[in-house]
Amino acid sequence: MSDGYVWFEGIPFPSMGYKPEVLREARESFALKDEDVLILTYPKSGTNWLIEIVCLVYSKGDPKWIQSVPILKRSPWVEVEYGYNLLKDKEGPRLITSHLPIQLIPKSLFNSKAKVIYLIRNPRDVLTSGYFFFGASAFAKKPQSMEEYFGWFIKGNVPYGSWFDHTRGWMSIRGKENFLILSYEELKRDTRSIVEMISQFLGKKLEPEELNSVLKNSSFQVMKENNMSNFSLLRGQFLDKNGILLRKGITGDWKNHFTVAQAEAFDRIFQEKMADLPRELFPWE
Ligand SMILES: Nc1ncnc2c1ncn2[C@@H]1O[C@H](COP(=O)(O)O)[C@@H](OP(=O)(O)O)[C@H]1O
Ligand SMILES: CCc1ccc(OS(=O)(=O)O)cc1
Repeated sequence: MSDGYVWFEGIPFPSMGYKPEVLREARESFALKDEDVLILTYPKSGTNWLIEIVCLVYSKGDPKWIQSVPILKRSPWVEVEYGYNLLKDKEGPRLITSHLPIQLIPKSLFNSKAKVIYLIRNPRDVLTSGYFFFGASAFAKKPQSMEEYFGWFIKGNVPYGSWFDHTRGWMSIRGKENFLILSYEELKRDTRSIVEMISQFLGKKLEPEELNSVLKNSSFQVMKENNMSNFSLLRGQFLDKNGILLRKGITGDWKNHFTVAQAEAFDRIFQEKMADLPRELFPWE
């Protein structure tokens, strides 16, 4: 289909960097190891923030790694051709990123003890973040207006498909021992406690000064200025010159962009699609 997406198993993927044969091979043949860590999100949920934190936890707060190696190499996306090729022959414990829905994740995950960190975000802010990001990127179809993107998002006609289906899929395995669920909202509200929770989950105890360094070096402002982490290396090919990853970094920005009618429609749809899941899984207003 030439509608700006690469389609695989009914899910639209960005048109650059993705191939059905890589997506198939990743699902069927990619072998997760018990010592791997998988960072799992729906796009625009704070993926790169979580990667930065995990990298800094692994380096005990030392910023040398995050300042010298591009984020896409530190924790490659398993479903992207570039990331898949980096990961498949890599020795030792790997940091792996994915936005895949549960039905497309490498099957080996379910027979491994790999640790999974799943980060969710208020879908209204995910939508808003995606509107600005995809509007200035060559990854996927560019929306002409918020109204247009709102319609696409509700229908799941955006990169990686429906937020509602994606979230329901991953939430179905909540409670598994190697599966940590976090939210962008809690991470913003109490970054220190959540980073401590992450380091404990990964079995990497941090000294107080190491923790302080993780917090400082993964802060919005420091990440925004770090060319290894801010996607500036993607400008020209994947991102327009005004394309920006670290845009506002706040919760509730959707209130500045949704009309009253959109906010009400979103509430109705959220209710319809997610009401049977426990409310505490979604810790936003
Ligand atoms: N250190 C940080 N602190 C807070 N938010 C961050 C952050 N790094 C990235 N983000 C936010 O995460 C979103 C991008 O998500 P992803 O990494 O999944 O693509 C952007 O949201 P906004 O567009 O709302 O600002 C970006 O600003
Ligand atoms: C090429 C790495 C990459 C970057 C961003 C991606 O997803 S999205 O833009 O957040 O949908 C996917 C892969």
